[in-house]
Amino acid sequence: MTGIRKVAVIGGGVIGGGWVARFAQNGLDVAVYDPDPQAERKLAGLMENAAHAFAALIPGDRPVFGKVTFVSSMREAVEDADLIQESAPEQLALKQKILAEIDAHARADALVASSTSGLLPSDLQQAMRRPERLFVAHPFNPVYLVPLVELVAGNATAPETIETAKAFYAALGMKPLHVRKEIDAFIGDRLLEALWREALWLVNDDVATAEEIDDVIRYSFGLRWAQMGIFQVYRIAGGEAGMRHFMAQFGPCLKWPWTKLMDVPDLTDALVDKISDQSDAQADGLSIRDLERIRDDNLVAIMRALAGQAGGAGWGAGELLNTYEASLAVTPLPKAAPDITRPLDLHTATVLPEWADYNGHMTEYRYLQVLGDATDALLALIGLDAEMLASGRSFYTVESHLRHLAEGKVGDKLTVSTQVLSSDGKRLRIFHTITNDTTGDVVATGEHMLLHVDTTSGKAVTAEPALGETMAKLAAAHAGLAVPDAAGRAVGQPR
Ligand SMILES: NC(=O)C1=CN([C@@H]2O[C@H](COP(=O)(O)OP(=O)(O)OC[C@H]3O[C@@H](n4cnc5c(N)ncnc54)[C@H](O)[C@@H]3O)[C@@H](O)[C@H]2O)C=CC1
Ligand SMILES: C[N+](C)(C)CC(=O)CC(=O)[O-]
Repeated sequence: MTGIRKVAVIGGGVIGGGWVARFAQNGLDVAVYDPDPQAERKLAGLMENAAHAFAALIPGDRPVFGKVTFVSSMREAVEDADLIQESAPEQLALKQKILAEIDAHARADALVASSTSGLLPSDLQQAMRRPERLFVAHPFNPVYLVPLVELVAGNATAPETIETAKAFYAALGMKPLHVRKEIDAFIGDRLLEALWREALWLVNDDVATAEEIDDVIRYSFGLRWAQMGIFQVYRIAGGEAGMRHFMAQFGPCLKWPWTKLMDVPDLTDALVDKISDQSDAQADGLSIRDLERIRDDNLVAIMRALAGQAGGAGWGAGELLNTYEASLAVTPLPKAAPDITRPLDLHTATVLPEWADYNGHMTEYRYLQVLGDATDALLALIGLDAEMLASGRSFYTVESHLRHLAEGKVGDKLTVSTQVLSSDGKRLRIFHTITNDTTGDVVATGEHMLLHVDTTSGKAVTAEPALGETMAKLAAAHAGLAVPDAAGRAVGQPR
């Protein structure tokens, strides 16, 4: 816990605005100062897109939005803040002036972060009376979705400043990376600039258009980089001999004239016009806000897909997303033993964006996933655990009848209610009803036959006495309940 509840953002443009969204969606109150009279209007547009993206990224419980207030002076913004995120234009003298003013008005214990893309924190903190609280927190656009934040200390930065910063940004769902050596442009922009320089040369030299270069990226290595970095990707590219072979084969090429290395093309009016015109043609009439939406929806889809990888544990940015989502989940109240005389509400789910199909609704196999998870919850209740599995006993589902009754829309919260129809110590016949929590509509039902099995022989067996008694007790408790109309129904076609 960092105790940071109130933040100030100085400069509410592309990056400052992104920070406002990231902070507010994590429940922090934000004061914003920006001298541009249009800043509040521009921020409103950005916040609308950010809210749309965050709802899709975190379909489950989200924190209550923090309060965002535009103020008319830097002093007003910072005097009450626990942390100040400076996001003003990338000019050293301007930033030094702003940081000195922040320093003069902020509380002595407040932390000060700069969003600079590449200026050195040792230079930024020169005019500050309390330079030990200044650090760089360099984000990536859009700040409200992309998780990495590079943390860089200057000569005068206190080590505990960086430690608090790490905890603070991690709690916002970000991946703080402490850049241990203070270098210009840090790590991300050093890499990006190398690529950007080459792209500028390729347009300058009429080798390719802006669109063709973007196609090279998005149809090839851009896809790889969302999930593995350059070293891991190239390790695999080395075949079974891995990185050593890769370096032996492609190492010499580094000395060939493949790249323009450090040269930068002159940004003449002609080159700027050429790139801007090509970029306009590529946008094909879409506004920046339209493009932001498309980019954000794609980023959410990628991160959610990565969250489902590695057997559900998630991979890369997806694993981070899972950790963040779990940290947001309301701590469940200690569960009372369920009332087994009624159908059992043992499983809930939220319809995730990646569950939707081309009709925009929960796709058919996700219904079965929800029902399967509810079956697992029932089996856990009656005693299927790691010990039973290790002893070679389990349950297999041998027959299912699923009825799709209503559309599950992204964000819908579902509850599964489970009724035991019968049990003979070997077989367990159950009936699930999935209900939409908001509308009360029954979304689907599932009837399933499960067999208790010896997993070594793969044969159905009678349950051990304790398990058999639990199954019988549950079946007896539900015997008095009305049997659902759909139970035992076959798939029919009215004539
Ligand atoms: N745009 C990007 O992709 C990224 C930018 N950054 C860094 O974030 C910082 C801000 O960049 P952007 O948001 O892109 O620029 P921007 O031009 O979109 O926003 C800068 C904002 O600062 C305001 N401003 C100007 N003078 C000010 C003052 N004296 N006090 C307070 N606010 C003032 C402007 O009105 C403007 O709204 C820079 O340091 C930049 O290097 C970091 C990561 C990515
Ligand atoms: C172009 N840029 C240097 C401002 C880029 C960044 O700093 C990071 C990003 O979001 O690409």
